[in-house]
Amino acid sequence: MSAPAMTPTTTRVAARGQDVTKIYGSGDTAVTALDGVTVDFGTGTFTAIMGPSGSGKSTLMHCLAGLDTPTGGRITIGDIEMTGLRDRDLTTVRRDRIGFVFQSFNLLPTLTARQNVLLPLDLAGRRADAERFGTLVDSLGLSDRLDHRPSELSGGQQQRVAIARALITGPEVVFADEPTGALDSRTAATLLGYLQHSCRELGQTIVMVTHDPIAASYADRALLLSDGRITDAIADPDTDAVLAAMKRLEA
Ligand SMILES: Nc1ncnc2c1ncn2[C@@H]1O[C@H](COP(=O)(O)OP(=O)(O)OP(=O)(O)O)[C@@H](O)[C@H]1O
Repeated sequence: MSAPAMTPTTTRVAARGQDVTKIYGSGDTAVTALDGVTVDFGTGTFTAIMGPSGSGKSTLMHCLAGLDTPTGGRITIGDIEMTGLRDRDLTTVRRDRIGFVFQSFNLLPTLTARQNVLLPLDLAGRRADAERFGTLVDSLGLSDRLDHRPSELSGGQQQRVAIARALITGPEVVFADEPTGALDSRTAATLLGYLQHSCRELGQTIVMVTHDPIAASYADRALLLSDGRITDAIADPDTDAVLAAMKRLEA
């Protein structure tokens, strides 16, 4: 059932999946991880992707972000058709158009916070816009931590560095995989509030995979996956609505 997911709140679409399938393996051992997913992510929207373990959340995110290749269907990021791109071009799209935030932060341990934030621009041979950099690190409360290495930062600070790194290129879309999974609830709330702010005030598009109904309540929309299909979509989700939808799925 793909219709409920087609509710873009803006006219522009930052990321789109059309009838996306992903089958791992073949023959008797084939696993259908995605079974014809059609979904739009409007520019400036914040979507939470939820569902039971094994329902296809990570696979969907990886296919949308060009980290995995779908078996069938089409993916577009902004105006770029990802389907059929060569590896080198996919790498460029990921570097320039997509931001990533992972549960385990994935910062480079030998680089300072400043160098980690600037890494995507360095890799692209682009110079940082000083004003954008300053505004970003200020708003994330990182200005006095920029010369520290990840091991000298708290988990919340490391994740804020990772968010700055994801946003520094002005990406079309940020994909966040359980971004608060390794953080205490207070730190998580601050980070989710920041993601929500970047979406509402700065027009950033965010797609977040999460198991946590509280985290999902910061999003504009929660999509529920079950057996590789989108089976429910909740607009302006609150924690209770998400919990109820998850219970319905388990039943
Ligand atoms: N590389 C792979 N090879 C074979 N099967 C895979 C592979 N990756 C995922 N799968 C299968 O595809 C299905 C969807 O997996 P996926 O990791 O996308 O689920 P998920 O919803 O993200 O789960 P979780 O919440 O546990 O992380 C599962 O049945 C999983 O076993």
